[in-house]
Amino acid sequence: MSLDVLKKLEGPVVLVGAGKMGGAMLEGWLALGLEPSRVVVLDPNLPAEAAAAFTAKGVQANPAYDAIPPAAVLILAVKPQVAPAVLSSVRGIAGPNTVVVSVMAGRTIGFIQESFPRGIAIVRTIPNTPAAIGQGVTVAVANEAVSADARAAASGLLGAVGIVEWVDDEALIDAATAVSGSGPAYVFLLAEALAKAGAAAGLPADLADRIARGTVSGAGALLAQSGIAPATLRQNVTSPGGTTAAALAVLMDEDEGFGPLLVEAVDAATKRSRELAG
Ligand SMILES: NC(=O)c1ccc[n+]([C@@H]2O[C@H](COP(=O)([O-])OP(=O)(O)OC[C@H]3O[C@@H](n4cnc5c(N)ncnc54)[C@H](O)[C@@H]3O)[C@@H](O)[C@H]2O)c1
Ligand code: PRO
Repeated sequence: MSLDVLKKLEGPVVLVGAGKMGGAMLEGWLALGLEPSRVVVLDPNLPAEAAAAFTAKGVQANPAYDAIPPAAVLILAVKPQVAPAVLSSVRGIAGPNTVVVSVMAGRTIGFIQESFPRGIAIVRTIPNTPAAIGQGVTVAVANEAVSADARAAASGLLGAVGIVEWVDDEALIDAATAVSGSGPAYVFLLAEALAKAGAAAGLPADLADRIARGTVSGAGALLAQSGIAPATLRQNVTSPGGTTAAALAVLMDEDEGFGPLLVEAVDAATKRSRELAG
């Protein structure tokens, strides 16, 4: 994915909140060749070493708000809980042609719109942390003010750190948050739980950790690289009457297995996303 489309837009790319998610995306953009001098990072909690590292690269870290020209793209990557205060403090960085890109869970286009002039272009997205290694998944929705160029600029930025799926219905973002936004945590939990189960079955704990981690990452890489459906990959591991079949009889139990448990988990996360709308 190229960031060339940003050349059509005037002004800096301003990242508000350089924590785990914003920082991961910024890493991807700089790696893809986004001109550092075009980037402004605003984060009052930026550690001094991080601020110095940005400055050394040519990125502007925490300049005075009134010294920042109207942004080409204004990325909102703060926690949804602090959004009301933060949005009111950064509203002046948006000009009539700014594209506002939010990665905040829960916060709706309607909520974001309240802090900015009417008619501003807003893209609400939900990315995930594998963006840090260019393997993120982002689901995005645009308001009616987003032009083709603005959408391409947002696609370029989001696509720099993984795949982007656009949806037309904003209501889908809550469930997408529960699946791909939070999803990496479920996979990491699987690695943790598998290691614990291995230790409970008698393996030394450090060996159980290493083989569980390798198994989860290897299976993920096979899924990504083979293009084969997950069900087929699962069947390829499962010999009739063998060990996997014995384990899957537990995990695929219709009432208490992984399936109904994940439905419950995704439902809880979807509801929480709706609550975070404020
Ligand atoms: N972490 C994830 O997996 C993930 C995935 C999808 C979406 N998100 C969303 O990304 C957003 C950030 O989450 P995170 O996990 O990166 O959290 P985080 O706490 O790591 O990052 C938030 C950053 O915002 C900064 N901040 C606080 N007040 C600020 C202000 N006034 N101005 C500028 N920056 C300020 C904090 O210092 C911090 O660095 C959240 O809205 C979350 O819903 C996170
Ligand atoms: N992390 C954020 C949360 O837990 C949003 C998705 C992943 O709320």
